[in-house]
Amino acid sequence: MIKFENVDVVYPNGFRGLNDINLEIHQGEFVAIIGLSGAGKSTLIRAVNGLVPYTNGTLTVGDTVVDPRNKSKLRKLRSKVGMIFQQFNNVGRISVLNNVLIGRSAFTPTWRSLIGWYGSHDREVAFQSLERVGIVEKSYNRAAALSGGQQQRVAIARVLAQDPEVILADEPVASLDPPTARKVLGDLRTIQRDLGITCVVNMHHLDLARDYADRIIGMRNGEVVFDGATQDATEDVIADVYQRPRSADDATQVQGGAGLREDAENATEADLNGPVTGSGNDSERKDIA
Ligand SMILES: Nc1ncnc2c1ncn2[C@@H]1O[C@H](COP(=O)(O)OP(=O)(O)OP(=O)(O)O)[C@@H](O)[C@H]1O
Repeated sequence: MIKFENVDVVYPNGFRGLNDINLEIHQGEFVAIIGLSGAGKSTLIRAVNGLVPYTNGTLTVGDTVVDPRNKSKLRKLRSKVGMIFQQFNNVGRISVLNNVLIGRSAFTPTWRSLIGWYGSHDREVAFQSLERVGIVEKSYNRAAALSGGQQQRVAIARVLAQDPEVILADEPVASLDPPTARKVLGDLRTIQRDLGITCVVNMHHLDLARDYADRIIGMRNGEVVFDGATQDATEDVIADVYQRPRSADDATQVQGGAGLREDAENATEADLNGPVTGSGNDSERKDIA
């Protein structure tokens, strides 16, 4: 589905962000990318939708070769490859519904999307997307008035409204408190399972990667140094990826009540414990014990 063949990224200043990446990510997988800051996680994810142009090798998504120089091909690719960012990228002053409708732009003539004129089918898709992430009742609220977790769900709904084959998420929960982070990852996991959408997610926190991903790709200095099933990402493997033993900072910690947002307060026990994964091992969830 997503195939990297000998892919390099050399930035304009000569820095090698990716070095000879060879990877195949299959349709419907939930893959976590882990590694120290600067390891190349964002570069890898952004290369997939052409946000960062690769400079050597071949990168394909389905039948499409990613070609960052071909703008119309890139636009077409991005309509199938949704992207979620750490800072949500919502338009704060407009409604939640209108933010999600932006995801329908690829299906709407430009002049109509510019004036926000979407048809009833588009609105229906937008409502369904909001329902899937549990915030349909917020449809007419201003996006800026929502909590961080809710704003990230708006971003997920917008991507869903695109009817994507792939969701790329660049540190999607890094700005959220741990219980909310788990709720948002739980939503992504459910979407991946129910709709068969491939999810590739950068994560700083190992425990989240272990609890939510099918597969972990470990990066160091622009290279893939581990690629395997989540249950095979042992402590030794992790120590090798990070070049040091695992520390408390690598796990998410549940903070005191004062820091919790509305989402976290409403989280059910199941949300806080995350989904049961193939690697499901309660001892791995010590961060929330
Ligand atoms: N535009 C750029 N020009 C030059 N170097 C860059 C550019 N963008 C990123 N880099 C470098 O490429 C390396 C990989 O960066 P990248 O953002 O992919 O790492 P990361 O693993 O996602 O880190 P973090 O977890 O801190 O976001 C870093 O050393 C970074 O400084």
